[in-house]
Amino acid sequence: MSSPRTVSAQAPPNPFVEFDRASWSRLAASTPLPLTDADVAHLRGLGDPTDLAEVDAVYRPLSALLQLYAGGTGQLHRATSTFLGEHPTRTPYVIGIAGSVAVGKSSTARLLRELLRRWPQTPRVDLVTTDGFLYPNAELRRRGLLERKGFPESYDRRALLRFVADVKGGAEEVTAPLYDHVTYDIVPGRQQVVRRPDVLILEGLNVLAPARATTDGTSSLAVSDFFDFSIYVDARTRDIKAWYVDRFLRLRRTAFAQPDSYFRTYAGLSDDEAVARAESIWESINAPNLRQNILPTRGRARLVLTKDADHRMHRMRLRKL
Ligand SMILES: Nc1ncnc2c1ncn2[C@@H]1O[C@H](COP(=O)(O)OP(=O)(O)O)[C@@H](O)[C@H]1O
Ligand SMILES: CC(C)(COP(=O)(O)O)[C@@H](O)C(=O)NCCC(=O)O
Repeated sequence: MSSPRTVSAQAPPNPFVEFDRASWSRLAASTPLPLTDADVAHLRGLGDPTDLAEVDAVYRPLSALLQLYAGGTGQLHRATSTFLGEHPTRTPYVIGIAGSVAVGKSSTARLLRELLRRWPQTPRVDLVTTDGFLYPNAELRRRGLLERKGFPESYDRRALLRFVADVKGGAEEVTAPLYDHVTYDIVPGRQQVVRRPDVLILEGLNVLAPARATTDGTSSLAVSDFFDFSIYVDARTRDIKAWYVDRFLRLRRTAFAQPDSYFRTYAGLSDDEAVARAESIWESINAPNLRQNILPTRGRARLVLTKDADHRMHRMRLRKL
């Protein structure tokens, strides 16, 4: 008889399969890449050196995988409708993109949107960022949360959950509030309208946050319960901090210099003063949020993309279990 081995003595199964850049890139060698250098230059974020080689190596396989998954999810949805005796209706395929402030979520989201739009099965792709669901500054001030912008409690989580549930539920028209990075506040009276797209990409720091416990001990739904796929954009914290500081320095000459900028007093800072200011915002707000709230959600993503110090993605971990 073999000696009994308790389950708890074994290492937990690793649900991820891991690829380096070269092996990931080979997975979709025959998939076309419908973007040009000019498209990529137009889509990349401030200080982000993403080029066509990066898109070819990383995003081409990813868009091929997503097409397969979206097709499979559509079939599953139709099977469920048949089982329930209902007329099948199309619902958007929802992709969540999570990661730290300044890690480059927006570039990833914009590149994916353009790639997916160029596939015949998913021509209508909408991109929504969760910053629109931050409470306005006046409300954050009232709640004592102005220094905690980006922490889970700085968002109207109920409104965000309702938004995603409505989109996934196939509602004809759903609206999201809009945030402006220049004024550093919600734009009063302006909204983004989502009308049953083929794909919705929802990008934000906390999109993989688990459901909150309710007062009676049960747990409510989480935004990620409505995701069909999710991506966590990862990098070393010290690299992300360097990108944050670098972006802050660049913004002095552009966004901060605008007359309506919340940060206009920063436009006149010397390099040393600007570095000190950026480091202080990073250490007091963005680093604790990354450590306490964002990094702990990494293992909940279906795909973790890890960047080098130069923004190149070098490791891909895909959930297979
Ligand atoms: N203070 C700011 N002023 C103007 N634009 C900003 C400011 N902070 C961030 N942005 C821009 O907002 C977008 C989202 O930034 P962020 O939330 O840090 O996510 P990420 O860098 O991961 O995409 C980026 O395109 C960034 O360049
Ligand atoms: C607006 C943000 C909270 C990001 O929001 P998201 O779209 O990820 O929900 C972030 O970019 C931010 O402004 N953080 C506050 C600290 C700072 O100024 O860097």
